[in-house]
Amino acid sequence: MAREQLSEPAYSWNGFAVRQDLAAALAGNVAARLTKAIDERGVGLLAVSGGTTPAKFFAALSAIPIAWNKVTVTLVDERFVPASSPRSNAGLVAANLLQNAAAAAHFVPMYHEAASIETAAASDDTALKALPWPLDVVVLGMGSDGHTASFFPDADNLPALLDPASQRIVLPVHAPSGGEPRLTLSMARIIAAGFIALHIEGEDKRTAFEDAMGPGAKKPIRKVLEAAPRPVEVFWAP
Ligand SMILES: O=C(O)[C@H](O)[C@@H](O)[C@H](O)[C@H](O)COP(=O)(O)O
Repeated sequence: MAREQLSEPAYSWNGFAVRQDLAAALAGNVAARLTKAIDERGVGLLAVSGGTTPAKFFAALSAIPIAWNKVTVTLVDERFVPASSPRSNAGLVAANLLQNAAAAAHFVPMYHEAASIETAAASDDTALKALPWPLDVVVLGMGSDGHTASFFPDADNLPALLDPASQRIVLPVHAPSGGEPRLTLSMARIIAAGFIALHIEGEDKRTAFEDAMGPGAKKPIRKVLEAAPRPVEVFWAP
């Protein structure tokens, strides 16, 4: 039966007793995938999420000595704030990932001053076309409401964000639950990644993930896992 008919979310669960062990393992996986990409196509393209979860993972990855000068790092999504804001994912990445060996990576941000979030998304869409797609690695987070990237359940354009056939790279998001307006990669770009990791921590996130995999209304994280052409690697620690 064709996968879309199955619409079963395919994932592998990687559970760890402590968060530092998760950080080291996820960093090792990502570094290996980027090195494989560099060996195969001369470059590596990585997109990472922001929020409060990734800092330990970023620190572990930053210290791994791969050919970072051949790696481009961008964001899965961004709040519509300057890098100087404490809410900025670009600021989080600069302070935690683009350090040590990884300081040699090329970073492509999403936020820039613009008349509107729509204008910013359109110019990002044009600018990011120049990146060496597809993503080799994408690291997603998840909120307890089942959002991932900026695919918030109350986003006003959620169908467009989750359109697997979208030609857009970056889309604007207005979602009351998301706080500031957001810029996000489209699901189409995310699921085309060679390696898709979902990094979640805490019992509440595990419960939220298990609920999202169960019956009932499909939350964004489930729609991403169902649309992905390969199993998503879930990394979890209490
Ligand atoms: O900009 C963001 O907030 C992220 O990209 C978002 O998708 C994040 O991964 C989840 O909201 C989980 O956030 P926490 O790690 O803070 O729980």
